[in-house]
Amino acid sequence: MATHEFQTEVSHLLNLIIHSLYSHKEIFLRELVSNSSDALDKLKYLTLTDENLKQLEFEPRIDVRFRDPAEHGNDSEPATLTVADTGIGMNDQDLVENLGTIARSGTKEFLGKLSGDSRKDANLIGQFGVGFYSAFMVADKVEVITRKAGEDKAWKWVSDGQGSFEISPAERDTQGTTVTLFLNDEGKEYASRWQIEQVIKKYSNHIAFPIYLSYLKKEYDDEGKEKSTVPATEQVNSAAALWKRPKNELSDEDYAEFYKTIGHDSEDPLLHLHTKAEGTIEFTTLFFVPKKAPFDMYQVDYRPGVKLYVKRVFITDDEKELLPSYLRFVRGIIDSEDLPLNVSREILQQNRVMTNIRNSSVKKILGEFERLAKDEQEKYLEFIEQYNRPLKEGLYQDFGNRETLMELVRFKSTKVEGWTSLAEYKERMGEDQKAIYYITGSNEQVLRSSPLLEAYKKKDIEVLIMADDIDEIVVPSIGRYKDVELKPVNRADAGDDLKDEGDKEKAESSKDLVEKIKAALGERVKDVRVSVRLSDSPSCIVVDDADPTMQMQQIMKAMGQTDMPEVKPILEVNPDHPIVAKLKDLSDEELVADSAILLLDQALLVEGASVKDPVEFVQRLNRVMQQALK
Ligand SMILES: Nc1ncnc2c1ncn2[C@@H]1O[C@H](COP(=O)(O)OP(=O)(O)OP(=O)(O)O)[C@@H](O)[C@H]1O
Repeated sequence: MATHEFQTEVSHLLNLIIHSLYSHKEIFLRELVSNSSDALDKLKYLTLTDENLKQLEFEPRIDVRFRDPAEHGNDSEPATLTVADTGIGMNDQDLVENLGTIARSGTKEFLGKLSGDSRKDANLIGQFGVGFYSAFMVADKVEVITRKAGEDKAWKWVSDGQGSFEISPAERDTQGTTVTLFLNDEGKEYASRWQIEQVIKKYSNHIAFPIYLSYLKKEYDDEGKEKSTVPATEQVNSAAALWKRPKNELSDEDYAEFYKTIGHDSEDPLLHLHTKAEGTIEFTTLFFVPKKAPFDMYQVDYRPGVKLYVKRVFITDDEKELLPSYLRFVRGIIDSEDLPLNVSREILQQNRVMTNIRNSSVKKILGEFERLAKDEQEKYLEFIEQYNRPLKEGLYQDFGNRETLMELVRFKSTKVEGWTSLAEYKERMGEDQKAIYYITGSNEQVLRSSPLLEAYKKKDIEVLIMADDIDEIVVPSIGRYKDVELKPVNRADAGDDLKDEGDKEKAESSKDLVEKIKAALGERVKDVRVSVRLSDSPSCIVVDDADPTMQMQQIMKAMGQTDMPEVKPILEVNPDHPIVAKLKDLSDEELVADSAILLLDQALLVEGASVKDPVEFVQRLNRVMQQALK
């Protein structure tokens, strides 16, 4: 017998499960049954594809048994509940890896996010998926006896969930796994036929393999008195792959419960989409969108959410290419009638059938989002709050569906509360307006008060506020929406659209002033210009049309690109502003220089950039203040 310690994360998780999920404790049975179903799926696949296992006698089934001490008139023994399957099984090494650690990436970060507030944590942890370890909510001790398909030895794993587990050799006639829970006070109610039946019907009715429940059937005599008990076994689920059943036979609850077993989520999904394609290529898809974005959505090694089946045989749930990566939040099933069973990853990626399924699935999913946006606006906003960003990734990745995606993404705006679409913006555009204007940056509030927006506000032109870091990359790549150009307001040439007659004169009469400021700033700027976009602020900075914006530079730096040449800004000044106007006739060269540099520094600061040398900045500010306070 060997004793092993649980990985620290497991101990942490066990603690949390026990303390925050107790109000949903019945889910332990769903988790165990779904593990058995996965194990049967895996073995079924191998018996069709692996030469060594083709001969195996395999009757896929899940058996649930219980022992209620009261029924046996012996209260001293604990109540137990057993879930056994004829699936793939585990050897000793598998046991250590699967039931002693959490292999999922991002587990540490995930655990770090937990707040200690058990209600909030229950939600989070539901999303993470509690799996096997949930058994410890209802059991003081869990025993697993298992034998791996194709191997002779069987193994026993035992733990009380308190930090360690033991593994020793055991006996088991056939391959598969038997999990026995020694129920605690919280769990003893589950040693009951009715309880088990109810929980299985609720959560696992659709499991594609038969689930049998064994119990002691009471027999009665002619007078209705209990005569004796006989052991009985009954199938308790319908055992039909849910996605193969006609839509009109399924209720929202059926879909929701199914989603919870495959989606690693404790909440109902935001929407489901069940379709069947018949024709040259036949396949069924059942997709779900979780209410909350999956916690690992922004991790490189996120867990894909779509399972591939071929003729109801499970093939893989680890294939990231089933849907494009921007739809990685979608959960569900693809079941194809036309793919070969022994389809490998390489084949999948180049397979014409798979490409066809993928393309048509994406169209269906996006079509459903369009429908939601039109018919169920409130729900669509809920969706946008979670998934606007991945949709924007789609704009960049999925050229073929760009038009649709452009209708789906939403932006904040200077004109409306909440979110707006590009179509709505276009609708609101004035007749003379030449482009769809937008401002990018990292903070919505900072952007809303940017001096760059002053002239647009004055002229009543709407500007889209884009504070997602991805906007900086995605939006310029789109270029236009229908026939209208998308223009960033922080580009030098965006100001041209705002020019009117008076501006030419203004530029002419401010020539000397501009030269004066330019001389004072020297190498700090690329150019100094008279601004047409300012009304209340004295200055702002813009970038040359060919240069990366300041946000872009920050993104590139964050991505490790440190050898970028320095990009100098263009300073725009507002000659109507009293400070700038005063500079015109000022002859104190030092004060002109200080003021010019302060105009640049403040423009950088409001853009969210930092001044290069804070000490110098403060000294300069103090010199100017001294002059003002004289
Ligand atoms: N009945 C079983 N037969 C074979 N392997 C099993 C069985 N139960 C659990 N396992 C193995 O143990 C692993 C861990 O199970 P656990 O339920 O904790 O996580 P999971 O099923 O991978 O994911 P989740 O926690 O999201 O359900 C499984 O991935 C599987 O490899």
